[in-house]
Amino acid sequence: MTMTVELDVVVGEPRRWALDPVLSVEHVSMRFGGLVAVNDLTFQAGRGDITALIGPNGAGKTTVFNCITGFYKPTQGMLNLRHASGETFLLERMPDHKISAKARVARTFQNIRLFSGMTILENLLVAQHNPLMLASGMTILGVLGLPSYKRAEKEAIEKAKFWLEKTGLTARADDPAGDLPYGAQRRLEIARAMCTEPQLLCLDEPAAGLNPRESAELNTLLLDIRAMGQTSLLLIEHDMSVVMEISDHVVVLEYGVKISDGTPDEVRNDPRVIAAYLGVDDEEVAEVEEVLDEISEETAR
Ligand SMILES: Nc1ncnc2c1ncn2[C@@H]1O[C@H](COP(=O)(O)OP(=O)(O)OP(=O)(O)O)[C@@H](O)[C@H]1O
Repeated sequence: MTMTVELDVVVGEPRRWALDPVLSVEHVSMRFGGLVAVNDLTFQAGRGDITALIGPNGAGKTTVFNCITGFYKPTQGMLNLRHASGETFLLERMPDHKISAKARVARTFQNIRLFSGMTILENLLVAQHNPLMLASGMTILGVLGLPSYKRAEKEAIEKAKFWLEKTGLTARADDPAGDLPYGAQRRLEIARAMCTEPQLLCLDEPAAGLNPRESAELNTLLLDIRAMGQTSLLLIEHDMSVVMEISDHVVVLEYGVKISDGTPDEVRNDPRVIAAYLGVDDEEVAEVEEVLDEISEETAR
């Protein structure tokens, strides 16, 4: 099996994220009838990196996520997920439940999907259903008496407590998830995904609808997850301040085709990216330009 390794255009050496990719997307295409939503897409997400997938509306970003998480089977191409242990998984050949349980890919959605009637703690415990059921031996007697179940239950509670702390939700642990403000619900979704100890966490527009304070809290949480070193992050995001502030690597799509791929600095100066964004609404262009100006000023200082 040959892999495409991206080279630095200037020095001709492999890009940093190509040296140890957690995810290699190889020539992936996704067609819906006559519409090519993703066209021959190749990129790598580096282990331990925050990789952002950006592009105007309809560029194919969610379709890529759906291919990675098994919701769609790509029409063509390969999606290779490699654990830190070296174990590899061809995601395009796996059903979605195995992609989450075995390949350990977790995901959050554009629209929050919590169990809103359950408490915050319960949401975090339900996420750990798989290891708990295994420890029970899949029997009611196991649930009632097996020491392995008691141990797994204790670990699940410890893990939930850890993520409650990290997301600032400890004081609300017993409240229904649906009672949380929007930004806190977004953090809870991430906490729930992290309770499954993913190798790759895919976040679909995590900053959508957040106010500036909530957006800053989200950045801190995502940088914290990266610093822990166990989980690599892949995010779709329209909020350019989030993308530019926390990403190590940015991949840009337009009409299903990759038009740029590099560090935030490289991508923001790429004329193809600027042109693609000039094709979208004024508000977003102004936002891109504002962020570019801010970063240029900071660099000049
Ligand atoms: N199940 C589907 N059937 C038909 N067309 C689809 C399907 N899913 C996506 N598409 C089309 O594929 C293209 C890419 O859509 P996608 O949702 O992946 O874009 P996106 O970059 O995530 O957009 P946005 O930023 O608006 O969420 C669009 O033209 C969309 O209408």
